[in-house]
Amino acid sequence: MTTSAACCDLILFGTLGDLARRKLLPALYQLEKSGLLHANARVVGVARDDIDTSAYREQVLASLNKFMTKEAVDDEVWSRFAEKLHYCNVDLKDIAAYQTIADIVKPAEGRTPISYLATPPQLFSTICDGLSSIGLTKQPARVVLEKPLGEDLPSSCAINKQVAEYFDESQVYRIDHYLGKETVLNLLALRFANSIFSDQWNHNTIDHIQITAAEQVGVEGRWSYYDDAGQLRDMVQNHLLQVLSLIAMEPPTRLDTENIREEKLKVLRSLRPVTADNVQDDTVRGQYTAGFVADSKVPGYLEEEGARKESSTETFVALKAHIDNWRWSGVPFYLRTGKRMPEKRTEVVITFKRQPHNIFHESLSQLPPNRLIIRLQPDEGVEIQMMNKVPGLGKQMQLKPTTLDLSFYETFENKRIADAYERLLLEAIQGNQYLFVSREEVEHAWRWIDGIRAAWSHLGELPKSYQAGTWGPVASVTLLAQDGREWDDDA
Ligand SMILES: NC(=O)C1=CN([C@@H]2O[C@H](COP(=O)(O)OP(=O)(O)OC[C@H]3O[C@@H](n4cnc5c(N)ncnc54)[C@H](OP(=O)(O)O)[C@@H]3O)[C@@H](O)[C@H]2O)C=CC1
Ligand SMILES: O=C1O[C@H](COP(=O)(O)O)[C@@H](O)[C@H](O)[C@H]1O
Repeated sequence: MTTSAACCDLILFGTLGDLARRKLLPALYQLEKSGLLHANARVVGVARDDIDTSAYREQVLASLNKFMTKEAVDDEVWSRFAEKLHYCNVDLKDIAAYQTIADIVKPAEGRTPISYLATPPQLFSTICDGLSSIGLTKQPARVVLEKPLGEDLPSSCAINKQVAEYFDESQVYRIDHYLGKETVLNLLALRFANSIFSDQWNHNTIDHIQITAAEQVGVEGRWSYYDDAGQLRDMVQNHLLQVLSLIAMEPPTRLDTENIREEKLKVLRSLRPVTADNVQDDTVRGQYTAGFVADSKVPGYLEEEGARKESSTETFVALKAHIDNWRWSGVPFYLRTGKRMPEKRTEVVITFKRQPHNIFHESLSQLPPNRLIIRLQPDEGVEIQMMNKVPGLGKQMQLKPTTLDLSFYETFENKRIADAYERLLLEAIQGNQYLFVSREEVEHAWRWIDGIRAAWSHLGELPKSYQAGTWGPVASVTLLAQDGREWDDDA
């Protein structure tokens, strides 16, 4: 999809913030290194600090040195990149101050203005107003919105409505960084480029699907943001539902924005609502207490820096989701995500139905099911678990579960796996919306999440405790055990 560089002025609002320094500026540097930024493209950083472009460049270099942990900054690449960096000191609430941006960004010069809003969402409407005052909302201008897009359906609709007063939907790029991950995109290749999978991808052959996004980190100094959000809104509403949509959607007619979005949306529309009737059976909430992660002692959620004494916010969620359509009838999707888990692991596990009859071994009443494991991070790859005959001459055939393991690092030697933000920035620069989330998708996802939150509130229970360094509360095991299944916890 991405071929040559397009010329743009990338206006980076919140350029001195954590996201910009840690992710966005290193990603732009990598694009420069790969020759994917147009020679005349510019990055116009906007923030409140009273500094000039030269001091800004020094700050960007310091951020690259700090956050690019896998490689050193290359002098030649840096000098090309530095030339592209410009700084505007603007208080975003002062509409007259936007003129400083207009003094640099002049669409008539042939660069597409792309405003990346890496600021708190409360500022989005004001920034759009400011951009409008200097003519930077008119086609072909684009706007990139960071998450969180609201905290529930009404607030999300309000943000989308405010932005829509200035930008047409075709100009809006809503980020979900999971859609920029190499392995998340590989889900499309795996499903639609391999008939052994595409022909079996339904309720006839699949028993159930698990999606796990386990993190070792806690709340990383963001207690107060996180306590307002919780794991359901921070991870499930966006990342897990996007992965679920890609796994469950019908084949799009073409690999383009309209068709992919349409198919993902149908999945979100088909999610069975969680209500007071099924919330107890189909969901589990947890909150971590002190424990050990990777051999280090870590505090409990309520002992983290900035924590209050009490909180009913969940740091772990496990859910049984049902997609009420023809393809997935009777196939549960188990979703699980949490902070302070034993390891960082994001994976999708497809468990196929068992063989109806075992002709091999009298003592083994049932053969284990085949499983397809798609490892999204950190050890990217695809694994197929299957039965094989153990070599030997014995009278009885002996079978053993074996694994066909395709590690991306080994298979695609020397191929650097680009960070999600590199891909997303590039796609936004090229004007490709297919890896960005539509307004309708965001709103349907919120509708489902709001239902779960309302049912939790009706239930009135506190999250169950789990010790940091474990796979969540025992109830998470029960969620599957009650269906005669278990989580894929093999390392
Ligand atoms: N950090 C992360 O990893 C992630 C962040 N996000 C989202 O991205 C957004 C930014 O996050 P993050 O970088 O962590 O936040 P920070 O608080 O670190 O940065 C916010 C930036 O916005 C600027 N800002 C705030 N108010 C104004 C104003 N009135 N005028 C000018 N600039 C202003 C701040 O400038 P100043 O320094 O002057 O205050 C700062 O540069 C948030 O919505 C967050 O939820 C999403 C995913 C991950
Ligand atoms: O959006 C978010 O994602 C991160 C997890 O991202 P990953 O790429 O490391 O899997 C999560 O830690 C954070 O709380 C959330 O806001």
